[in-house]
Amino acid sequence: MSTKEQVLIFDTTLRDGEQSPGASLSVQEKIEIARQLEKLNVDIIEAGFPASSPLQFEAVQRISEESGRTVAALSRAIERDIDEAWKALRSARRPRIHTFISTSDIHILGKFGHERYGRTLAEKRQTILDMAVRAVAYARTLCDDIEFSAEDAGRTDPAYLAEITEAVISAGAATVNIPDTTGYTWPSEFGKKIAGLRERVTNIDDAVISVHCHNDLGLAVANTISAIEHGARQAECSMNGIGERAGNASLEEIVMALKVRSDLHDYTTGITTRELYNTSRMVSSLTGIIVQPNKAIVGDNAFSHESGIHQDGMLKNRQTYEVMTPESVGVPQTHIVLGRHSGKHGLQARLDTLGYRVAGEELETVYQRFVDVADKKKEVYDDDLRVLMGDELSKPVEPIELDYLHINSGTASIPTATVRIRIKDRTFEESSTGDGPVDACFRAIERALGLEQLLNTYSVRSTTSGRQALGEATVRLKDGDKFFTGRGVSTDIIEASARAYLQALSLRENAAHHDHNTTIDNGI
Ligand SMILES: CC(=O)SCCNC(=O)CCNC(=O)[C@H](O)C(C)(C)COP(=O)(O)OP(=O)(O)OC[C@H]1O[C@@H](n2cnc3c(N)ncnc32)[C@H](O)[C@@H]1OP(=O)(O)O
Ligand SMILES: CC(C)C(=O)C(=O)O
Repeated sequence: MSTKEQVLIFDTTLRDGEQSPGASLSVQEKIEIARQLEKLNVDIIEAGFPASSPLQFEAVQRISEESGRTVAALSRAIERDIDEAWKALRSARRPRIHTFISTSDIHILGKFGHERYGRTLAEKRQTILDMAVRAVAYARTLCDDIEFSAEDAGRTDPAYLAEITEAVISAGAATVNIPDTTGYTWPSEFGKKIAGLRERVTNIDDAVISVHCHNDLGLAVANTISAIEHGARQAECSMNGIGERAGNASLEEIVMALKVRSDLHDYTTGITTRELYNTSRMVSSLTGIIVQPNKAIVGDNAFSHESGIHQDGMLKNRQTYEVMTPESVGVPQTHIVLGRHSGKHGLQARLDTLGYRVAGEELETVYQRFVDVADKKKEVYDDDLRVLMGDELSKPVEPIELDYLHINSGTASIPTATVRIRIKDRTFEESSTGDGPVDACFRAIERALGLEQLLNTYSVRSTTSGRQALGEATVRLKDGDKFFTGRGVSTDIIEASARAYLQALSLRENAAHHDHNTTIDNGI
């Protein structure tokens, strides 16, 4: 049996997360996410702020009706909001009213400037404290589980924060939330704040200490972890870290930081970590907020390795560059990204899985072609490799190679091509105009090699996806009753066309040289 202490995960994706600009969700979308949060096994789902709109009300009501979790609803420290929250929550198996009010002087003076809150700061502080206590006591008459949040606690005077915390616990709050609303604190400072409350608040053991950290300085997760180390036992967070401004502490990061470094502490969460990736994707697609590729745990690159040295290490032992397995968070597999930083080990391993066994000199040759492609493309996909291998396998023995190609083309100029062609150690250079850049290029090749026009058919297609896709050109030459088909591949379709033409010419030369007939129409 685990002796570790449970840290409750309070998910606020549907409330604070939805406060992200542009993230509005429909009722049905909120219900979908709530279902996924159940699978993830969060302890508390904050479903919304019922007093803020009929949609929010309905979403909280519908989630309350079907969820087996604790469902929380937010309300200001006023009876009307609390009533709305309760009406929306009342069918929940485990309802929680979450009421809040600001406690920092900046907020008190800035937001409650009206004289009805008092004339001096001291009077206003007292009014706020009274409102907090009244709100908690009132909510407690409706619901057994009350959470109180001291908004902007991160910037609140510690003595006043302790006073209000003690008062709301006495009034019936079972959870006291200490938000770093503006993401202002440092981890050591925030940890001390929590420790300070445990020292000053005499009834602190009657409530769970919660924290709710924002990410304005990128410290939300660090602050949450520090607070847990100093006594917090509920972490408020959101999937993908979405929320007001720079967002909330990210659920997946808190959970995995605790799990991966369990050697450092005695806390645990109930989260089914294999559901993290699915949940992240669902939240991203329904809110329309994309997950940055380098986002920890759930970003596209979180388990991707591009550089040769890393790929080599990973192929030998995954632990060299991964502190957790992708499977543990529901990511299907580690992704070895083939690109300009990849080395031969990574390329060889991928070719192997695609069914191409290459080694030694052949690997060197393929690797050089791969590097050429990788220099032009951000990522070399499996399809690119298949095309490249096909290109390599049908390479003639004595190739006529493209050394240099320059194209001048545009809406207001006559297409002109200059080519330099290498055959063994001889080079041939020529220029030509044409009806289009491909025509100019083919004419320049014919001039350089002193050939008549042999072109029978020509086609070009994209073989992989995206703007940097590889283009594959196919050129068929007719020489008497023989056909020679060449293929060329490049991110530049003119270059692909030139390569295809030269390959077809090479095959023709080879055939003439060795009297081989194998290159006669191969049916491509
Ligand atoms: C840190 C947080 O994330 S807090 C939660 C933020 N979430 C939201 O704001 C949800 C969406 N909000 C809304 O739909 C609306 O703002 C409503 C329905 C809540 C209120 O709308 P309105 O009545 O038009 O008020 P408005 O939003 O303009 O101003 C807020 C009022 O609430 C007061 N107020 C703010 N927080 C609290 C609080 N915790 N307790 C009591 N009163 C509060 C403000 O002082 C202001 O009152 P005033 O009109 O007397 O100056
Ligand atoms: C209402 C509270 C918990 C909040 O969202 C904040 O302070 O950021």
